[in-house]
Amino acid sequence: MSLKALVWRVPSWTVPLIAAVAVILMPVVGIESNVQRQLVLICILALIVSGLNLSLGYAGELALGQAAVYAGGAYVSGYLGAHGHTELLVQLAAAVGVALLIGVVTGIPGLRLGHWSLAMVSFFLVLLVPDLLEMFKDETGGSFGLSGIFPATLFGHTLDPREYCIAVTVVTALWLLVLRNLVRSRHGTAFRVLRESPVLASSMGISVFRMKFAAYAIGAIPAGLAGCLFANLDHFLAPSSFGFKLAISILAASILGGSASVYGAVVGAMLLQLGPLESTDFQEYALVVYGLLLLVGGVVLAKGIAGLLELAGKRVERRWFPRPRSAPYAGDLLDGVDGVALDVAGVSKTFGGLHALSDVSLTAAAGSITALIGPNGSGKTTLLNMICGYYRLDEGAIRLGDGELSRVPYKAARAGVARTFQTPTIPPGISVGEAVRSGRYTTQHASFLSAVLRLPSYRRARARDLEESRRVLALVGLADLENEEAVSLPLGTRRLLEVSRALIAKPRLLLLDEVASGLDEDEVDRLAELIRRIRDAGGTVVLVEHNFRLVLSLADKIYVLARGEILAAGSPAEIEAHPQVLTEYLGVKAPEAEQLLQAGGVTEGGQHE
Ligand SMILES: Nc1ncnc2c1ncn2[C@@H]1O[C@H](COP(=O)(O)OP(=O)(O)OP(=O)(O)O)[C@@H](O)[C@H]1O
Repeated sequence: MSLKALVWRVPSWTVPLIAAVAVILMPVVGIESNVQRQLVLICILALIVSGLNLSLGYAGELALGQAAVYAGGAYVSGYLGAHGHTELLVQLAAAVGVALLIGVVTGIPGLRLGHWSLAMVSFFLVLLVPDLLEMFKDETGGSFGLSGIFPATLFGHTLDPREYCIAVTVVTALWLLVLRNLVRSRHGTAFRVLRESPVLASSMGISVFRMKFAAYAIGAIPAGLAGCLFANLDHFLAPSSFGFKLAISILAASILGGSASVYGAVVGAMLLQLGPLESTDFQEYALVVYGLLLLVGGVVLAKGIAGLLELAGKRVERRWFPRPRSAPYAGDLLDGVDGVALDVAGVSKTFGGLHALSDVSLTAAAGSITALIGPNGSGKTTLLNMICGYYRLDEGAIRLGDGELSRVPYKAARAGVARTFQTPTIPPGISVGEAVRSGRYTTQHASFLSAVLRLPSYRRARARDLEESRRVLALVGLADLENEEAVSLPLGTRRLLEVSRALIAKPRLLLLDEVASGLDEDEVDRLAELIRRIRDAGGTVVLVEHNFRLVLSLADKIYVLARGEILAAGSPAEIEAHPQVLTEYLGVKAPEAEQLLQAGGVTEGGQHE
């Protein structure tokens, strides 16, 4: 076997495992006590930053409350330690409990209110820490700090500083393993989808609130662990350790290290802990420097240092170790394309005083292509959004098959509605295969725990994801691009990728929103062929399109919208010969329309000859 093939047989966790063992061995073989202390502090900071990375870097929610959760974990452990409950495992469990409690209590209102609320709620939480500690000064020591914390024990054995350092590195390594398994699973891709676009996430059946809440609550866990480990380091806790400066330094470490990366948390923590900022000369300027680091990091190092390392790694991979391609898919490419009828009955929608849709009715039969055309602003996208559940109905009803479609977007998606977007929406940092597989996220359940522990239920879902992505990529003709970075593909390929992401969910209704715009002639032909195959296999396709020639060649039935009303409906031949369509939609003056109809000429894009 060649070296290149051998490289891909080595499990991807080998390198981090070797690094973790090396770090854990450092205190085992013996290092100076000040180096031990630095190592513990790096681990503690890396833990806190890793939590922020999950909520900010992966799920896209700025939550600044890690410092407060850290304080919660520290004071609970410190209180236990000062009252003789020194068992480290018990303290860690208590700290995780408190972290989750704080995560839940602040996460629910913060996320429910939306927009910047979580950032604000979590920020105020940090400002509240000194007051809360003062309020409970009998337990926390208030502004004097909490002293008298007994050294931690493990199964009754009191840990000396060297053993404690080993314990801290083991806890950190285990947590980073948990996080790695989570973000490298289908849940990690779903978090990235959410970060890229909540609208996209809900169109794939993902509950935006639940997913963001999960990221925030899980992200609180390592901050709680870090608090516990910190409380047992100096056996003393002072409120000044948990203030605004810490919150900013966590953010700076996350941005600099790379927020969309597990290892970025370690890199960021090392930079901040070992850099000159921790020296006493720099302490008074630390806040200013952290602020500058945030600005510079945000602008120059968009993906942080871990992002740069990843880029270099990918270059080496592409140049020297190209990933072997999967075997061609041998099964039925159109498996599961079973559409059901869509029935839109008397739907109206106003935005303020604007009638975007007035009493619109249409049906789309299974095994047919139904096109929706109309001038800009006529209400096409609004109608698609109504079907997907993004807007409430002012009047009317929308049914899919036998049931009324939910007005909650992720529920409508789970009922079988899949769509593409006018501008392809694809998260950065994932491959074509991962982007396509994200479309199956809610069609097969595998819990967070099963992903973290790589349980059989997770492995089954993963195997099925891989199989299905090979199927749809072969169907749309992108099988060779499975391992390419999705976001950097040309527009035409990204559009096909969106179609495959919609198809992998085995939709009962496929909505294609201006899927041909920006494509060259060859790409349009390939796309048309694909849409026909989906229709012929029994799919229900609704096509919103400006390319009139494509619509005429593809559609079984065409609806023309103008100013929010159905202007005409019929077969392509009927629509092509409809004088009002020519005048309203194609902008032809009435006398010319008569001549044009007699000459029989309409060209692509709705221009008349
Ligand atoms: N969320 C919204 N709030 C207010 N007005 C809206 C909203 N969405 C759409 N509209 C308005 O409703 C009308 C229909 O818009 P819509 O985007 O559905 O048209 P369209 O036919 O899809 O146009 P295009 O072909 O340019 O995409 C427009 O006047 C638009 O400004």
